[in-house]
Amino acid sequence: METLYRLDPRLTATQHLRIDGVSKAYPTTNGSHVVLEDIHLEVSSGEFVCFIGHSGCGKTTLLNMVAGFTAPTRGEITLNGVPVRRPGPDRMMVFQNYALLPWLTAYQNIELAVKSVYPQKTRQRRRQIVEEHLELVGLTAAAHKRPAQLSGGMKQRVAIARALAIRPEVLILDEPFGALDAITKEELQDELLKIWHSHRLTVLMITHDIDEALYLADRVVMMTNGPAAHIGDILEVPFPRPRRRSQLLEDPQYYDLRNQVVDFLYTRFGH
Ligand SMILES: Nc1ncnc2c1ncn2[C@@H]1O[C@H](COP(=O)(O)OP(=O)(O)OP(=O)(O)O)[C@@H](O)[C@H]1O
Repeated sequence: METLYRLDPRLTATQHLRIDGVSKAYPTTNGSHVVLEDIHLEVSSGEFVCFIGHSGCGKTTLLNMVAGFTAPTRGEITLNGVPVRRPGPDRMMVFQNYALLPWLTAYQNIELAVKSVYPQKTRQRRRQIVEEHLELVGLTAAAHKRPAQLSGGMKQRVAIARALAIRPEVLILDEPFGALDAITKEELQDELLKIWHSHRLTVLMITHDIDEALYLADRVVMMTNGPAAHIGDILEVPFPRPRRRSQLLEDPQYYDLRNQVVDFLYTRFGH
């Protein structure tokens, strides 16, 4: 009997992050509004997963539950076997609207996060961490500027540096490049890939951009329309890394994968 319950080590290696039968309903005046129903997903350590689906299907709700901002109505989310019950420094989130404190400089925004998560670190060590991360996103020269003095791309770099300075295991990105122009978006995608590779992070990212998902992700999770949305399909993105945009665009398989996502979004689950 005992062997039945022994954990298979290969299985646990892939069960870094588990979303296990998760549903979410919000109470409304007309009763309960079921946003997500019975979501199952296992994410390996160091995997890059993109989530795509029509507006309002519940992508943010799902990743908010992974971040611990809100709890599932049913089911459970675990990180390394530990149930997620609240936000924690092992899971940091970056939002589309940057969420920087406008009265603090880039440096101070990052420092505040480091200070609140690691109050025991010395001032000198904290300064080192902040400077390291500003450098990582190429913002050393803008360290003492406030958000109003920064471009959208620079603000998003600060937000990414702030999240990374906490050294999370899982980086959660909610449409982080949605508000940026095409060139800045491509630059930040490449920076994100470099950071992901060097920090060996697990990344969960919401995007509405199919090409972005195919360039960045190991898997693209496609969500059905709400209410009661679920995972409709998962696309494996087989391209070797490091990826080159020009190479992908010459690959006929790229268009095949792209068509599969387009077909899912606009034919199978079109509005
Ligand atoms: N706190 C809340 N209370 C009630 N309903 C909510 C709450 N948060 C989200 N919802 C509803 O849940 C549904 C899913 O919202 P969510 O923001 O997760 O979707 P989304 O897929 O991320 O959308 P988008 O792509 O537009 O950002 C929507 O119908 C939304 O109105």
